[in-house]
Amino acid sequence: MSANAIEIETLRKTYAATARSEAKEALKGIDLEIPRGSIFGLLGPNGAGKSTLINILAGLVVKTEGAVRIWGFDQDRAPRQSRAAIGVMPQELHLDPFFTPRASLEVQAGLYGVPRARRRTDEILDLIGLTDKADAYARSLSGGMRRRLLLGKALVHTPQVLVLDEPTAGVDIELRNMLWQNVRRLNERGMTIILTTHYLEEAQEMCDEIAIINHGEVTARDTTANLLSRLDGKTLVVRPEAPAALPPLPDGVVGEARPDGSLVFTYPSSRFPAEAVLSAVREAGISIRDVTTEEADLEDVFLALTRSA
Ligand SMILES: Nc1ncnc2c1ncn2[C@@H]1O[C@H](COP(=O)(O)OP(=O)(O)OP(=O)(O)O)[C@@H](O)[C@H]1O
Repeated sequence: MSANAIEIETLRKTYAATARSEAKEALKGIDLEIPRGSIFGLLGPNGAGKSTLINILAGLVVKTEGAVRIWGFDQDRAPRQSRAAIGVMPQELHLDPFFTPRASLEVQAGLYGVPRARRRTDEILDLIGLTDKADAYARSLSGGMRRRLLLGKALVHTPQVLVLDEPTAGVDIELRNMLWQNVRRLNERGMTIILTTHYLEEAQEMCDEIAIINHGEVTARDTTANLLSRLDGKTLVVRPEAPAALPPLPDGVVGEARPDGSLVFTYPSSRFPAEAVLSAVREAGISIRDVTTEEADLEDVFLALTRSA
């Protein structure tokens, strides 16, 4: 049996042209293996193809070409088993307003053919913290509760793989922490987790491995630690008291004098402490009025990784 939860081979998706839009190649031949037991991050800018990929995994979008195996089951040859192996928490908060959380979970379990005796409705309500609200109409639930209910719905058939599409977009810290706690707990029990996120910090905190998708292609795929070490650059912006030229710099530090008079230094933080850069500035007789740092954000990650890929 394969050690991978998901195996994707030369996966392509072209959305057909419509009267209003041209055909769009959203996935351009993706190869990706996601190991069993991991928390795996799919990162990418808007329109990169993440939702298309997830929707194909979930069986909601039909692929144009390629192969997808979920928990060893080929989507084309074993559609029922591959669908049963995956649960998806969608981005949109679509819920029937007249269903209670209990009813939503029961109906979902019914859709997946889970026999009554094997349903875990109470256990799931407890896990998502909705036991108190089990019998309230969905329309009376807060945004955070709805999101938790969507997580619960993804779990009714006890899938081996759980996919979370932008689970924390627009949620408050408390809910975010609760979601992550749940996700960690599920992962500790053996569930493989795949999540998409725009937040690099979140991916860094949660994911063992990450794939970066850009323009329908995987531009990088590595452990989180390895990816971050590729992004070792720090930027320090120094504003001198009086106009100053760039000082001599240690090898590995790149300086730039900006038109606004600030001096900008980029350096690998694993090799230099900020102090080494500041000393070089001071030794050149430049007095410093103000120092700020510019952190790399996801945009920089994409740029750096697409350049190095
Ligand atoms: N149903 C569709 N019909 C036509 N084009 C589509 C359809 N769905 C997505 N696309 C296009 O395919 C490309 C990939 O979209 P996708 O939604 O997969 O990206 P994404 O990475 O999930 O972005 P986001 O984070 O904004 O959801 C985009 O150019 C998008 O406009």
